[in-house]
Amino acid sequence: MIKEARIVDVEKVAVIGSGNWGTVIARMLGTNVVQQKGFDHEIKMWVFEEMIGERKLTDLINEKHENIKYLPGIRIPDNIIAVSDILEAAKDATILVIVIPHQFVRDVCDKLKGKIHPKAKAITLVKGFDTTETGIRPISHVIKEALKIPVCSLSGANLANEIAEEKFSETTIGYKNRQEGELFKRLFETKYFKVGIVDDVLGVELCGALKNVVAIAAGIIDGLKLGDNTKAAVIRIGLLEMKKYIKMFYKGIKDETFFESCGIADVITTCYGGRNRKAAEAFIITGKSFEQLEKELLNGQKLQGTLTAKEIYSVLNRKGLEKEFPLFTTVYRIVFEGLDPHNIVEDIA
Ligand SMILES: NC(=O)c1ccc[n+]([C@@H]2O[C@H](COP(=O)([O-])OP(=O)(O)OC[C@H]3O[C@@H](n4cnc5c(N)ncnc54)[C@H](O)[C@@H]3O)[C@@H](O)[C@H]2O)c1
Ligand SMILES: O=P(O)(O)OC[C@H](O)CO
Repeated sequence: MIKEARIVDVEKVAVIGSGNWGTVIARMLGTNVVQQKGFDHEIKMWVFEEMIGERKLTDLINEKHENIKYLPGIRIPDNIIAVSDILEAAKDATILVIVIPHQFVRDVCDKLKGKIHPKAKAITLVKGFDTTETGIRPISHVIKEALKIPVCSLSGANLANEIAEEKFSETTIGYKNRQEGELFKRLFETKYFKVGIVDDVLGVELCGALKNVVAIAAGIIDGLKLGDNTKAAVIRIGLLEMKKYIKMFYKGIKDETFFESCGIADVITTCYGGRNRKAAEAFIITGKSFEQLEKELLNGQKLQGTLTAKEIYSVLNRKGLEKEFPLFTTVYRIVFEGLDPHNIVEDIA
């Protein structure tokens, strides 16, 4: 059991991930560590290496101070150093900011196992679950078990591109140890990114995972041109199913968490402006597969909602709970079993 906060005099941050959100986060933290006391000024950002034409993405980021693939047109501070070797990125870091698509977390943790700073602590910004042969696990549990360190969570109504343009938003940090929650608030908060902290690591992260299924439902509604009232119904019912699922399977979840940015606010923003919504709308309009649409619409960015819908459905199906979660079940059936999308209204009404 990890109890004491692992605060050190000077915290060194590593950002593990450099996609759309990962790059925006690195940009914000790069500015904050210079302005706040108690942080080393250099941040390493781990990049899953890829070639852009003849050049490595890592070299391009360090040369141009811009991630031209995942966040084009936005300057990243000079103190963000892109690194393709994950052990080099994490070496000496006392704070690991984990911000990668959920399907890659276990592999990344396996690589870091036994190779991190003894005082390291982590915060997960990942929205999704880990899948094993026996079921699904929260990402914070995967990190904690693999690395034996305390893990906080951050999730909220946070469309990365809007935050890159410094438009105001709120977010929520879930902590177990308040000192760590306060440390992370200091690290992440800016004038345009307001952080609320709650004593509920799992509630915060699981809202972020499940809202992606509701976003797929919202995209289906948009694709069918059913209008805003129907979408509002999907948002309301989706939030209730999120709450019911989380409270049914996890202990100690606080009701108030669902009214923080990570709850209601994220469901709303994701159902209007997110990638999952956009892909689901295109799925209805074009009839193309989600794999195809991910490639065509997202330029390397990853959808999280379809995988999560499948993972959640496998739990509901195993436990005979489909009827208690009509929205989650219908989303799965439309996406994976070819159910007529119009059933979405019939099934939740
Ligand atoms: N983009 C947003 O607006 C946003 C906002 C909040 C939370 N999130 C969440 O943050 C997490 C990360 O999303 P993102 O937007 O930064 O990423 P992204 O979807 O923009 O990019 C995908 C990333 O995955 C990397 N990748 C590809 N194959 C990989 C592999 N085998 N191993 C490791 N990495 C690999 C790519 O290099 C790229 O950096 C997700 O869980 C997402 O739901 C995203
Ligand atoms: O673009 P999406 O659908 O992955 O959603 C992005 C964020 O999670 C919204 O808060």
